[in-house]
Amino acid sequence: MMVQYLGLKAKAGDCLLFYRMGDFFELFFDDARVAAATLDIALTSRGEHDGRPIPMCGVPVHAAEGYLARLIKAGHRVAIAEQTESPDEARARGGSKTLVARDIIRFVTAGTLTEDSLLDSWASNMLVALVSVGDAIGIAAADISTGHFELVTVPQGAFEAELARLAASEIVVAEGFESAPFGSIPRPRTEFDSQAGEESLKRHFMLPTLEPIGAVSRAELAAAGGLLAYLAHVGQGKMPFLKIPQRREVHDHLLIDQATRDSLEINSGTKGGRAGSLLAEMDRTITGAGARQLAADLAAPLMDRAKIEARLALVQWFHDAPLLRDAIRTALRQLPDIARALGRVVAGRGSPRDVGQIRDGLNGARTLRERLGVMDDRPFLLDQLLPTLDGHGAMVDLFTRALVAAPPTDAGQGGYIAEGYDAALDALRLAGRDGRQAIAQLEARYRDSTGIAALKIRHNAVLGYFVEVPAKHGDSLMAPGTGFTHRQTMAGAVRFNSPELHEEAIRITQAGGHALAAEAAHLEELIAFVLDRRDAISASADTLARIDVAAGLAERAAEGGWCRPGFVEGAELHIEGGRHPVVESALAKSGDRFIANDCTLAPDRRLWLVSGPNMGGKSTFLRQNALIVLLAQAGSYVPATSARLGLVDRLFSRVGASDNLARGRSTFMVEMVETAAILAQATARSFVILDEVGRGTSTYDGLAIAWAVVEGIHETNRCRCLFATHYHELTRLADSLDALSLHHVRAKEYKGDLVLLHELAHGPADRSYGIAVAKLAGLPPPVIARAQTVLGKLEKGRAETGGLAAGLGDLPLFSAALDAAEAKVDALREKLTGLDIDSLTPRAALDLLYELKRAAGEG
Ligand SMILES: Nc1ncnc2c1ncn2[C@@H]1O[C@H](COP(=O)(O)OP(=O)(O)OP(=O)(O)O)[C@@H](O)[C@H]1O
Repeated sequence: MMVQYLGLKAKAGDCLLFYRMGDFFELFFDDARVAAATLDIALTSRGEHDGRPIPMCGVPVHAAEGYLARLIKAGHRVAIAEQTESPDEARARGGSKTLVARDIIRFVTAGTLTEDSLLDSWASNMLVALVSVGDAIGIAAADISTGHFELVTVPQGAFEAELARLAASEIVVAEGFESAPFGSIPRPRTEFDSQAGEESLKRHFMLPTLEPIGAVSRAELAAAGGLLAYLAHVGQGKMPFLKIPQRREVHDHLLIDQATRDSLEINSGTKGGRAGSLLAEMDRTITGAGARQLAADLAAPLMDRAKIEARLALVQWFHDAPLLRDAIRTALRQLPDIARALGRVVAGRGSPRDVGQIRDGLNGARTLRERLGVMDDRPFLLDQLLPTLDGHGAMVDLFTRALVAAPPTDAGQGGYIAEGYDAALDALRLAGRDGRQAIAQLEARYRDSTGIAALKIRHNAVLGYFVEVPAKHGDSLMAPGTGFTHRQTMAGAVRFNSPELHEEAIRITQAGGHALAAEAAHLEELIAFVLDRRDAISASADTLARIDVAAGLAERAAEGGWCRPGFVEGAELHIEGGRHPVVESALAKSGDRFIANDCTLAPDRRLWLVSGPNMGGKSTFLRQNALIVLLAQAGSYVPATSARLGLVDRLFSRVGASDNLARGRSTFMVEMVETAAILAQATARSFVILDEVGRGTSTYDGLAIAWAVVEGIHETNRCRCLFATHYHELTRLADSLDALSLHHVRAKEYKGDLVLLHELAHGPADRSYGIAVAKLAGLPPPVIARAQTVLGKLEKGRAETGGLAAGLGDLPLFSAALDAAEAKVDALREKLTGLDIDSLTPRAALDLLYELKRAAGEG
C-alpha cells in the first residue's frame, strides 16, 4: 500500500494527498501533520516506514467537503485519490490479497472550485494564467463555476492593474516568469506555447478557426494554452465549463491599480473583508449572480460612453418605476443560482438538485420575460437582453414532468424522478413498496407465531433485512425447526434470518436496484439535455444577473436620492452636492448628517489644492469624487445632486499611509513608490487624488517633494487632480501654476473649541488647527499647553525668517527647470551624434570617453 501511496504522492507534488480508504480519506507523513494542524483533528500513526511510525490523520468521506473548504481557505491544494475499482474487481484481477487500484481523479484548488459549499455565492472565483511573450504579457482568466473566460494582452510591467481587477483566487505562471506574483504556481513552459494554445482552444470549443473569438494575440494564445492545460491537469482530463473566451482590450475599461483599489476600498474594506467597502455599500442585488456581476462592474468601469449610457438607461427605467422594480426584485428572490448549477453539471459533478435549480431558474426567467415583455417603453439594453431568456420552454416543461419539486443533492438514494414520468419506474417502485408492506405483514405474523411482542424486522447496510429479538428470547428462536437461522448476537439483541424474509428482501433489493438504475439513466438524459443547451442557459443566467444589478442600483439610488450622471467630451468634472456613500451611511447610523460639497475641475482649473484642519474632511472629499467617477463609469447613479464628467482613462489614489512590511517597504517608501507610479502613468484624461504626499519624512524633504510633485502633475501629466496638504507653503504655487486653484475645508473656533464644518470653500486655509484637533482627541492639558508655547516660538521664528519656503523666491518654473536639464542632455546627444568614430585614434577615443563621462556627471 505504501508503494502505491508514494507513487500517487509523487504525482500529487506539493498538493496534500487525500487517499481513499473505505469510508475515509487518509493523509500520511507531512500531509497528515499539516492537515491535522489546519483542521484541528487527531494526528495518529499507522505502520512504519524506514523504521519510524507513519503519521496519519483522516476525514470521513461524507464530511470531506467541509474539511476541503478549510484546507483551501488556508492556502493548500488537495489531490483526491479514489479507488478506481471495487474490491471484487481487485480480487478477480489478482487474487484475494490484491490491493484495490487507486488514482488521482481530481485536484481541488482555490481557483478551480465548483462546489456550492466551497464558494461564496456573491463573489467570482477567478483562475488566472500569466505568460510573457516578446514584449507583451498574455492573461487568460476563467471562473469555472460559471464558465466565464476572458483573454487580454498588456504591455510588460503593466499587468498589475489587470490582476487587481481580476482579484484571482489562484494564479498559474509559465516557469521562469520573472515578475510572478506572490503565491503563484509555476507550470511547465511547454504548456504555455502559443501554437499549442491555439490548438487547445480550437479543440475545446470545436472551432475550425478562432475567428469567432476575434484577433487573439500570441500572448493570449499562450496564456489560454497554459490555462487549459492546468484545467486539464486539475480535472485529470475532465474539462470544466468554459464559455468561448471574450477578448478584452486594456483600454476598454477604467484602469485602477491595486494601491488605488485598496485606498478607495472598492471591493474590500480596510480589514480585507467586504464590510465597509464601496461594493457592500452599493450592493442591493438579490441573487448571487447579481452580486458577482456588480463586483465585476465596479472592478472594471467602462470607457465606452454608449455602453455606459445603455446601462444607465436601464437603471433609470427601474429607478423611475418603483412598483415594477419591486415586482422584479420579488421575482428574482425565487431564482436559484443557475450559472453555478450549470458549472457543476458541465464539470460532471451535477446533482439532481442542480438540474432542478436550472429548471426552476429558467422557469422564473420565463415569468420575468413575460412581465418585462409587455412593458412598452423598454430601454435599449433590455430589448437586447430579453430574447436571451427565450427558448427554454420545452426543457422546463420536460424537467417539470421528470423531476420532483425539490430534488436531493445525493443521487445515490434515488427518489428524484417524479412519479408518473416513467411507467416502468413507477412499477418498480410499487414492487418495492409492496415488498415493504409484505415485510410489515411478516413481522406481525412472526410476533403472533413466536409470541414475542418485541420482535422486529429491521434493516441495515451490512446485513440487509433481519429479524431481531431481545437477548432473553434469543434461545427460543435458536431451537431447530423454528425456521429461523442465527446471524448475529449483539449485547442486548439477537438477529436472525428466515427464508420468507430472504425472499422478500431479494424482491425489494432487486426492485430498488432497478429503480435506482432507471432514475440514474433518466438523470443522464436530463443532463445531456442541459449540456446541449449550455450556452443558451448561461446567456439567460447572465441576463438575469444584469437585470438584478440594474434593479439593485436603482434601489440604491432611490434610497439615497442619487442622480444620473451625464458625460461631456472634455477632460472636465462638475459635481454638485457630492457625497461619500460609505461615510454618509456610517454617519447616518449615528444620526449625523453628511455635508455635501461641490467640485469643479476644468482645463483652466484642473488641479485643486485642498488644505484645512485635520479631521476637516479632506480625505473624504478627495475619495468621494474618485468614487463618483468610478460609479458613473460603471453605469450607476451617483451620490450627488448633479454630476457631469469627461470619461476618465485611469484613476489613481494615494490616500493615507500604509506600511507594506511584508514586502519590506516602510510607510514613506510605499508612499513614494505609489506617487512614482502616478507621475509615470497619469495621462491628460486621468483623475488623480493625492493626500498629504511628503508627510512621511522630514518637513523640508516633505515640502520639497510635495512641491515638485504638484508642479510635475500640473506641467507634465496635466490630469485632473485633487491634492490635499497641510503644507501651507504650497499655496504659493498658485502664483506660478495657472490651472491650480486653492480650496480649504472650513472650521471655526467657538468659545475656545474647534468646530469642524466639513464644508469646502475657496482660497487657502488661514491656519492649521493641529493643536485644536489634538485637544479634541484628548491629549493631556499640560502637553497641549506646552505645544502651544512651542508653536508660538516656531511661528515667531517663521515670521522673522520668512518661513519654510523663504528661499524659494527665485526658484525657476518647473518647465524652465526641465528645459534646462533637457538642454544639457541635448548637448551630450549632439556631441555623440556628431562623432566620426573611425577618424579617432584609440588615445583620442579614450580621452573623449572621459570627457563625456564628466559632462554627464555634471548633470
Ligand atoms: N462632508 C462631511 N460631512 C460630515 N462629516 C464629514 C464630512 N467629511 C468628513 N467627515 C467626518 O470627518 C472625519 C474626518 O474626515 P477626513 O478623514 O476626511 O479628514 P481629513 O481632513 O482628511 O483629516 P486628516 O488631515 O487628519 O487626514 C470623517 O471620518 C467623517 O466622520
